[in-house]
Amino acid sequence: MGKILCILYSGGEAAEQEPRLLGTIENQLGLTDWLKEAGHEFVVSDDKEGPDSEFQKHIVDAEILITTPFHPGYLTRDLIEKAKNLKICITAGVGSDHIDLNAAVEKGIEVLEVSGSNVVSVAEHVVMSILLLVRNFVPAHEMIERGDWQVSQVARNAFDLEGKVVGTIGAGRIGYRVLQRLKPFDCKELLYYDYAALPEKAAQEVGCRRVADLKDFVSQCDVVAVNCPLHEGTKGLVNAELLKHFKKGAWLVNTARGAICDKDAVAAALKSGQINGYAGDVWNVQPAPKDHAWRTMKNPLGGGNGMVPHYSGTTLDAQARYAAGAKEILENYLHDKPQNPANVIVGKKGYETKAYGQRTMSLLTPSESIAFNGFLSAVDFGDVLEWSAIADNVPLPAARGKEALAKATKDLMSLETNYNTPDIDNSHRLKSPATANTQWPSFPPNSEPRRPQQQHYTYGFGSGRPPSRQFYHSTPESLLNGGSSPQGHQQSHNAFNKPRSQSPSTIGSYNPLAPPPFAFLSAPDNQSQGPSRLDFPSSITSPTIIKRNSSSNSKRSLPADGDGAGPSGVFGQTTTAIGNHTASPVTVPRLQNPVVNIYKIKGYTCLIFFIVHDPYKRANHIQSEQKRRANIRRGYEALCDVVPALKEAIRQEEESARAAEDDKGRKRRRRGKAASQPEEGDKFDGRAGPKSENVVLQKTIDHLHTLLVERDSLKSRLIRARTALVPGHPALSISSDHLDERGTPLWEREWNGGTGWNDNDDDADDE
Ligand SMILES: NC(=O)C1=CN([C@@H]2O[C@H](COP(=O)(O)OP(=O)(O)OC[C@H]3O[C@@H](n4cnc5c(N)ncnc54)[C@H](O)[C@@H]3O)[C@@H](O)[C@H]2O)C=CC1
Repeated sequence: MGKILCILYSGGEAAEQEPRLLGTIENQLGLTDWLKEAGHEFVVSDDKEGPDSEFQKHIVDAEILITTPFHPGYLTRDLIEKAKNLKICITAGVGSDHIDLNAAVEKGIEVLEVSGSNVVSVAEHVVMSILLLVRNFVPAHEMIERGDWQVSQVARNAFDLEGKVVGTIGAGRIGYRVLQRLKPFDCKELLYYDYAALPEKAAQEVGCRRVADLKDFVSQCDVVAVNCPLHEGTKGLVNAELLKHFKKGAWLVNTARGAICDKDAVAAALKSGQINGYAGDVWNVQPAPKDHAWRTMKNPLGGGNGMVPHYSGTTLDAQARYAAGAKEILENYLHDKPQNPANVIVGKKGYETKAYGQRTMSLLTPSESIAFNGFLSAVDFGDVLEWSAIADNVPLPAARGKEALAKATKDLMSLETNYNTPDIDNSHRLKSPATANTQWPSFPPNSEPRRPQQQHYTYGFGSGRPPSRQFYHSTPESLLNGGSSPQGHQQSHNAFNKPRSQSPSTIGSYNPLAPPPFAFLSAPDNQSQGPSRLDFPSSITSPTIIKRNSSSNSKRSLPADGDGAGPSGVFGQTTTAIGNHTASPVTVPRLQNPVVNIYKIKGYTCLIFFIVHDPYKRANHIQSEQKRRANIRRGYEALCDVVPALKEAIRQEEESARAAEDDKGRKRRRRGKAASQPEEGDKFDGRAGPKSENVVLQKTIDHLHTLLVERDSLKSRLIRARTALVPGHPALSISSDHLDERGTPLWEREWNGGTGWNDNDDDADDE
């Protein structure tokens, strides 16, 4: 029977007196009798550092390793290489970052932890730490121990938690429980930053809001709690740069892992007062050296330190749970029974959790990874190549990469407002599927196109007559897009010629959402008359704004609910909503505060008056929303350029959304309703969505570029390394499986954007 090696901390006298201290070498997780009876060799030790330690001595032939995050036996890649018999690592507790997980994946070593066993214990500790920092508890207690009594000394830096913004980085089991426990404190807002969104219901229950950008997130928080695992993506996450974005005087609590926060940057930020406090129980090295800066660091008022040894997740209650959980995992392993999936970090085929980093997108295809890894392991590179540089290149089926991209896109777009203009943003939906993929997507795919409530506008300066030909009606957007592009032109044209009273079925043919600014085209000097609409230059790409004059009244406010045809502060009188422009009365606006943009277009000076009254304000707002959405579309365009697979995945989503929509339309018609009739409660809403969307997009694009650059650099380093080998070196022989049809090694091919070089090849690897 294989050897079981168990690394725990020494409990000393306390463990002898308290048998419930199960996570100690004295009480051995309560496993000793059971394992010995079954005839297993069970080695328990706290001696874990250095090549002569019990840990390093026994790991070479151990089959099972049991460790605890409270006294971590660091299982590095080197040790994994030496551990030829190792099959499974069990973490008695939560957090397996002390194991090189990527190396474990490569070697097919399973890693399991007792998920959930101490999450309540930690969540309670987090809330306590937040309170003790915000209320300045530690200096107050120290004052009492010293025999002093000077209330003002501690009250000067004591606050209430009520009314503060608290956020968690990571909203998993612990992070969510922290939010739950904070709810009764009536914080101003509860926020979270996590690449996995909480289920809507869970978020609603605690009333928390997700912030997609980390800097944006920390800049909104009075208190930041770190509750994500340590992995390549979180190591040093809270560093000097991020700390600059914290609110001055914010509090930071970290019970996740010490290395997520940069030791020196935190100490400096506390010293300078950039943060007012730091509390936690986790350290970048454990046990922490006596001179570790976090032991004694203070804010400028001599407080703000809530550090304790790593014990938040090892209360006696927690120890009972993780000891029982470790035994269960061991039992399952020994009796070949299935494991609880929630406990599996690395399974037989690789990562089974996303909590330790999003690894679904691989830089290399599976066959490339195999070839690459095979090559690297056959060559002693020394420091020519660092493994950490390819840490993300975990072989995973290409198909999962595509799904992940499509999902990521949907997630991004789920930040969208639920507003779509029927004839602009959904224009591609009106086209045939064959042409649909030339348009950029508007997710969420299942959202219905929104029909606006009927809008009423006045056209012309109150004459009630159709504008003369000197007045060219267009939206600024259509001007920017070329003015006479088929769509823009059509809209403008229709806007003039359609009767104002639009039946729902004709709403889509003009754009009531883009209110007409009034544009006056002056003739160029050599022309006596301005151009007619038909003469309007057709090849304008982007007008030059030569002067912009906007008054304070042009400030956009949120549109009120309802149709917006109410009294206008700018007009001073009620503008009557009109059903037919030739017959209805129109109030002449007092143009004391118009917004005037002057464009120079192909030699014509074009004055565009934006007249701001309620419907216009509302429509103005909608225009800004349209621009925002256009930006998003441009972002997607760029993103899809980099990742063709994403474009394809989105196209498929769009198609099925369109099919679902058609189906819905048919059903509605069968029920006797007009197809374009708005659904009950399908209210028009032009409010702008989160500003962070573009930032997220940009970051995604940047990230992809970085990945590609990294891949190229790896490739060239690999090629260089290969040329350094003597001919005939085993690492130079490449199995024919790893050559493409032209005989090129798979890793030397151009990246194809995740679409799969050769489906058959990748599929075979995916099996
Ligand atoms: N101090 C202590 O005694 C203990 C500390 N811990 C630490 O707390 C961590 C979290 O534990 P659980 O909540 O149970 O884990 P979990 O797996 O339930 O949740 C982790 C969450 O962090 C998120 N996450 C991962 N990387 C992220 C990133 N780069 N940015 C934002 N979010 C990210 C994941 O998506 C997930 O929602 C553990 O990994 C461990 O390091 C856990 C137990 C005890």
